[in-house]
Amino acid sequence: MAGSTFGNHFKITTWGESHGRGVGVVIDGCPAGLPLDEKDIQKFLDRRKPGQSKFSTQRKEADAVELLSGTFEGKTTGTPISLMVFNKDQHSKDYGEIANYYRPGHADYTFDMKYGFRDYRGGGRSSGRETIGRVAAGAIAAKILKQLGISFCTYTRSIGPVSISSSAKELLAGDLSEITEKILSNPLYMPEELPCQKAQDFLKSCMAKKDSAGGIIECAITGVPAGIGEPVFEKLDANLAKAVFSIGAVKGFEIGGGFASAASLGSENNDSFEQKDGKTTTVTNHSGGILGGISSGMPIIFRAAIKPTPSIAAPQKTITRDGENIEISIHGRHDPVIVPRAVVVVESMAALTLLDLILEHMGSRIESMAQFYRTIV
Ligand SMILES: Cc1cc2nc3c(=O)[nH]c(=O)nc-3n(C[C@H](O)[C@H](O)[C@H](O)COP(=O)(O)O)c2cc1C
Ligand SMILES: C=C(O[C@@H]1CC(C(=O)O)=C[C@@H](OP(=O)(O)O)[C@H]1O)C(=O)O
Repeated sequence: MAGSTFGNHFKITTWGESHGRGVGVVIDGCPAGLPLDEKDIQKFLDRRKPGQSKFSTQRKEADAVELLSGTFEGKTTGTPISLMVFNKDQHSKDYGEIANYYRPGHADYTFDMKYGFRDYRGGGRSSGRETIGRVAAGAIAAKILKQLGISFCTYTRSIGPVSISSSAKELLAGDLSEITEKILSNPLYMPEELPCQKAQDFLKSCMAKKDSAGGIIECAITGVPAGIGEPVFEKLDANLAKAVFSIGAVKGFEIGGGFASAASLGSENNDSFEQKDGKTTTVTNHSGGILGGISSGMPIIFRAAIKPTPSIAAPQKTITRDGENIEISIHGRHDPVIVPRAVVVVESMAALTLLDLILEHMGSRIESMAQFYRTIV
């Protein structure tokens, strides 16, 4: 199976299946000298792990990470870092029937058409569990970016019809550590209390009908200087879109004004430049912090639309592998909503994308290359 590797400089390869022995990631290209232990990675994995609330899959997994290589005396060595999590609570029996039919909305049919043979247990390689490797690697990327002064604020913007009212700009105007605390203090990772309560009521009503819900995740990145991203095939926005779209269940990606900008006028949509306190900024940020594929120095703000979980217990029509029309009700422990657990997955993919392009950027000017070279010779 090709296509399990992401990134050019900070390169990750995820591996493993939902009901196999385990899942993990190999990271090649992490600079030496970064203090790193399992706790740094576990903090991120705990935001993704199953069973966090009644609004997540009830599969009981601690998702305890094991750091197998790439560090010595608590620091990275510059060699490949290998991280793994053993699967502990597979109920493969739940997938006995699924082996013979195609779940609407999941990857069963397309995987079968492509390979003709698949590990159907728990969605196999197409499981949300594959994202463990991304989050483990994302924790390391985010730690490096934090040292460079780059921070992430990622949260649930909406669940079904229930949305928070503040814009990303309004949220960023507050105290970032207070907002982060608020986001982490509720099961939906929403930054506002009232919509969070309403969304929980909405989810309860979906669950009572054996149905599922979707929603929108928003990510705001601050502290990124102007100049990151390449002008043509390695644009920062294009790479973010690919990174986020590679997560299962993502059905839309928007940056800045996004789809709404199509209905606005140039005079409304352009972000006027302004010199303020000796710094170049823009009055508005409809571009979402990226122009021509290159960061502008303004906050990078993007959104991902997540579809409702495909595996639902409500009756649905489908076909068997032999082409017989049947009606099904899917059993097993599925997420009634994917959004809250995917928040840290989106943040991780953004961190990986940004770090990869920062490493690329380091070779873009002869003066800075020469300056760096003089420090090592
Ligand atoms: C964190 C996470 C958890 C997920 N949980 C479930 C789940 O419990 N049940 C399910 O059917 N799909 C779940 N999915 C979605 C499927 O993995 C996804 O819909 C499937 O791979 C098909 O891909 P597509 O939706 O991108 O077409 C999850 C995805 C993610 C990222
Ligand atoms: C276990 C996780 O989520 C799983 C993602 C998933 C899917 O089809 O994507 C289906 C379910 O798998 P299973 O039926 O094996 O429990 C979820 O529980 C996880 O993300 O760690």
